[in-house]
Amino acid sequence: MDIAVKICGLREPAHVVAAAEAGARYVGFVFFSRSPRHLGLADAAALALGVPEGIAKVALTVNATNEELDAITEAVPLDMLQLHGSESPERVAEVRSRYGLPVMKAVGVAEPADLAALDLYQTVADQILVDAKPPKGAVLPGGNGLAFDWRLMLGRVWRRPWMLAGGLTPDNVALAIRSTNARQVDVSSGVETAPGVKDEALIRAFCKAALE
Ligand SMILES: O=C(O)c1ccccc1NCC(=O)[C@H](O)[C@H](O)COP(=O)(O)O
Repeated sequence: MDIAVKICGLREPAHVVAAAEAGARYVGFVFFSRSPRHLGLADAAALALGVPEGIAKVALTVNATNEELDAITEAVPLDMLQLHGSESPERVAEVRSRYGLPVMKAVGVAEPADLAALDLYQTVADQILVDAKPPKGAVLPGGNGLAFDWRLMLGRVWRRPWMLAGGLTPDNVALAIRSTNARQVDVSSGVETAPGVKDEALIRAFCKAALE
């Protein structure tokens, strides 16, 4: 089975190397100042330069303004924008057209009613990231290491490529793939030893579990 892995929230060159060697197809950089994974523009640009050809560099933003997105896209060589806030479908379409980059819209899922948003965003985004809905009052709208009930995904038909996220780890990713039929998986907390602290061995173990 051809599975694509995204490792999100990378901050160190060694972790980019580990992700690339282990077979990841996407690496994510977080631009959200309240996150322990936040990267400044200069650090992100330097990190992006070390990403091997063929691995997509994804910028994760949360309700970013045009000025913020202008600064990010001008400073950092990117292949995709991940919108992880409450961006409307119209805003997703606007960002896609303004920057000429594929856009992945994150949608938080906790219950069946949340799935309607997936259908809506499929009409405007290039990809959908199906993530766990953050708990009430959470500081971060994603990257909380929480899983949702994968049974909600059963029988769903998708018009766009989609990626499964939320609480994935080296121990559960194979089961998650089997349970949801996902062809793409995204992880952040599950390859960390503390919030924002990635671990090479966990990155390699996650990719191995997802890809074998
Ligand atoms: O990672 C963050 O700090 C973050 C901040 C703001 C919005 C989203 C954020 N992360 C999202 C992700 O890293 C992933 O796309 C995904 O949600 C997986 O997260 P996790 O459950 O930690 O594996």
